[in-house]
This record gives sequence, structure tokens and C-alpha cells, in this order.
Amino acid sequence: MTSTQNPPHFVLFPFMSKGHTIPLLHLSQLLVSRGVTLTLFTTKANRQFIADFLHRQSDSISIVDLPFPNQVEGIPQGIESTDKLPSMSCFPQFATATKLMQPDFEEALEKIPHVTCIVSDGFLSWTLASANKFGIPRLWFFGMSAYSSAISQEVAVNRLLSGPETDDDLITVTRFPWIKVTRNDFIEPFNQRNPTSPHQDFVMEVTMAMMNSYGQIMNSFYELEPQFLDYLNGESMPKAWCVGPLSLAVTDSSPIVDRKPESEWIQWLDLKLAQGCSVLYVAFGSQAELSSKQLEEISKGLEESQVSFLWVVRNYETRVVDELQERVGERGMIVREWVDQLEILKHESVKGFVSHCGWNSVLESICSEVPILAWPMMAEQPLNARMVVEEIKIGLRVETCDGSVNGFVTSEGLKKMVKELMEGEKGKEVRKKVKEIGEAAKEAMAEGGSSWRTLNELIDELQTVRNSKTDDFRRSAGYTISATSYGEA
Ligand SMILES: O=c1ccn([C@@H]2O[C@H](COP(=O)(O)OP(=O)(O)O[C@H]3O[C@H](CO)[C@@H](O)[C@H](O)[C@H]3O)[C@@H](O)[C@H]2O)c(=O)[nH]1
Repeated sequence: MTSTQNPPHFVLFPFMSKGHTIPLLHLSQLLVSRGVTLTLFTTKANRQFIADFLHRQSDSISIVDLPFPNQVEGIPQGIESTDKLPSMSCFPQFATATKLMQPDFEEALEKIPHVTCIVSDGFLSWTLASANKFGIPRLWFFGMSAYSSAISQEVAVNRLLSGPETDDDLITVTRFPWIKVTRNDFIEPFNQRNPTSPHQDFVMEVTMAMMNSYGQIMNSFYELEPQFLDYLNGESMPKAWCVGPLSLAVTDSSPIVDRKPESEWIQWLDLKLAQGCSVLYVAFGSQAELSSKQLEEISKGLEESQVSFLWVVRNYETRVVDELQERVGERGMIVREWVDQLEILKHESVKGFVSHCGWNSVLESICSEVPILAWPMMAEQPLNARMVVEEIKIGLRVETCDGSVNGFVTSEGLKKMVKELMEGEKGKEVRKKVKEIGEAAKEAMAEGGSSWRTLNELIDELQTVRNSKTDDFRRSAGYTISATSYGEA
């Protein structure tokens, strides 16, 4: 690292959603191990989760909690995290409400001397205005893969979704012609022929802030998706810095991770290992919503597959899962609490993962060398599922009854693919592949690896920029893009 006047101090502001917060907490750990001090912004109700995640004794991290806006239409009082929302349809109101935090954020920012940069979630686009006010470079973090970012960009720029007759027609992605997508791979407002909605305004604000920021931090590693990362870095976008998989920041000797006493489910996994049983882990992230009918089919499919399974459920109808637990006895375990997913995936008995393909889950599966049975449910998950199955080939896909990306999955469709993943020939192939990619991930994060070097370069570059004579750091990045020029692209 270059010798400088002021030691590096990063401000981190994660979005109030577990899938967006956790990777930034892992990044905190990597930054602290490189001598960076941090101020982490959150809200009062999220503080405990963050404090529990990080070691309380760490002098290098200060947590500042800001009040979450009161009386937001459609958001029940006291809800400050997307996993607690009554429904994900409230997401646009929730995300838009965060703008009201800007004055408090700026008041707190004023008191922090010598901030090197602000790393904030892509959804907190208003933090760019705050960063500009204080002359601080802003980087955004989304927690998406380069693959899904690149495909989404190509599809939007070339207006590929305005063409197909049906939502399941295959569309060739212009710059990546071996990749075919459908309109069903995208959520609102991206899947609309002529997107016009308040959600679309929110997306435009996020995009404009991204284009006028210093760069983005990506939770991925170069060797996993070189064409897609080269594409993003070749376009007129701020630079993407690939510094992951961030979950590899957690090692058994990690200084800032709290160790918890052994949980009931880890004891159950130990027992399964001793009995020589392979376990299927089933989890759909922190915010997926399942209908009662779909829940019944999953229960039936898991029961009839005859495999040992550990299923982590969230806010689901308890009757269905209680009955399943009774029927399968000790062959299966259903957990309703927040678990340490990484610890589960790393357990030697776990040999398969039925996943919604949230990007953190995909990376955690890669790092634990566990193949995936992909069942995308929302957000960019259908694209992640395509990447997992068709591009990097570390997983299979559940069968939907109509063959559509987001179709209903029957117990038969689930059972058949669970058996293939755990016992079949295709399962063997993806298991071999995920092992290779898992090893490459560890190399990328180890000393001298691509992600290790990139993070060092990023810290050095930001330090140089901040300690240079000019305050206009944006000039060195060489871009200022207006809403009009993006709209015309
Ligand atoms: O009981 C639990 C449940 C979840 N997790 C962790 O929570 C995170 C969940 O992240 P992810 O697998 O990405 O799922 P979501 O919470 O659904 O993530 C949101 O954010 C991701 C990153 O932007 C997107 O890829 C997803 O589509 C979006 O739904 C992972 O680190 C899990 O290990 C736990 O540790 N314990």
C-alpha cells in the first residue's frame, strides 16, 4: 500500500436486506485485515444483526444507526428490513423511503474526518448526491453476478424484450449468442414491452447514480465469468472491481466472527455423517414467498424422494411443514430459525442444495463445492439459474409443469430432479464441476490471487485519488453521464 497522509477509512452503507448486507459485512472483514478502518451505516432495527455478525471488540469498525423513516405508506411501523415486509410487493415503497434518510446520513458524514470513499448499495442511489456534496468517491454494490448484469444490460440496450410473442419464446442475447433468455427470466418493470411505472422511475434513478459513480464492487471472481466482466468493463460504465467470493472472508480463525455453540441442526448433520447418509439442503434465501399449494408439493416431493434433507423455512404455513416433519421422522430436519448457511453448506454430509439461486447462495455453494438444484423465484434469480445450469454447469434445474421459467413445480418434478442430483449421472458431472470451480474460487481469494490483488489495487487507487492535489476525483474516472444520454443509448 502507498504511504499516505491519512490512513484509509471507508464508509459502508448496506441496503436493509439480508442478502445485500451479509456480503458487505464479509467485505468489512477483508478491509479491516488490510488496515482499513470503517464506519458502517444502518438503521436502529438492523444494528443488532450487524453487531452480532461482527465481533464487538473490533476497534476498526464503528456502527452508526440512523432512524428509518416513519409512517411510510404501505410499510408497517417497525419494519426496517425487506425480509420482514408483509409482501415483496411493498419493495418499491420501502426502497424509495430510504431517500428520507439523506439529511441524517449527511449530518453523520460531516462528523467523520478523512473519508476515503463511500461504498453503498446500488438501491441507495441518493448516497451519490451526498458523496458529491462532500467530494468523496462513491462505489456501488449490488451483490449480482457479472453474467446477470451483462445480460440485463444487453437485453435493455437492444430492447430485446419488445419482440417475442409469448413470455416463453427464446431470445438470443446479441453479444452472447450462445445464451437464450425468455421474457419470464426478467421481473417487472424489465419484462414490460414499454416499461412505465413508479418502479421504472426508481430503476432509472439507480441506473443514473451507478453511471455517475466511481465504480462498483462485485462479489465474484474474474476466472468465473471473464467474458461478462470484460464486457462490463469494456462498456462506458464505471469500473467493476471483482473482489469475491466475499463469503471466503470467513475462515475458522476469522478475528471478527462470533462463534456460536453447536446448533441442533449441526448435531443432526453430524449424526447423518456418522450414519453415512448424504444430505440435501433446501433453502430459498431470506425473502422468497411460496404459495400453500407449492409448499404442499415441496413437502410431498421431499418425502417421496427418500433422501435425508435439511429444510430451512421462513414464515411458511406451519401446518404443512409440521406434518412433513411427523411423516419423515429423523430422516429430515425442518428449521425455522436463522441458520449459519455457510456452516451448513460446508458440512461434510451436505451433497446437494435446492436453491432459489440468490447470488450469495450460489457463491456459498461454489465455495463449499456443493452442486445446486436451481429453482429461481424472483429478482435476477432466473438469470443466475441459467448461469449455474447452462454456463458454468454446476447444477441442474427443477422441472416446472409447463416448462416455463417460473412455472409450478409438482412433487414429481422435484423428486425426479432431487434423485438425479443426489444419485444420477448428471449429478456426478455437476459435482465434479463445482469442485473445480470451488478450488478456483479459493485461489482467487488467496494471497496473490485475482480477487486478493484487485482489492489491494482498489484500496491503493482510492488512497492515491483522495490524497492527490485535485478534489475532482471524477475527472480521473473520465465520465459524467446524463439521464438523456442513457435514455438514448
Ligand atoms: O437462515 C438463513 C437464511 C439466509 N442466510 C444467508 O442470507 C444470504 C441470502 O442471500 P441470497 O442467497 O443471495 O438470497 P436473498 O436473500 O434472496 O438475496 C437477495 O439479494 C441477492 C444479492 O443481491 C440477490 O441475488 C437475490 O436475488 C435477492 O433475493 C446468504 O448469505 C445466506 O447464507 C443465512 O445465513 N441464514
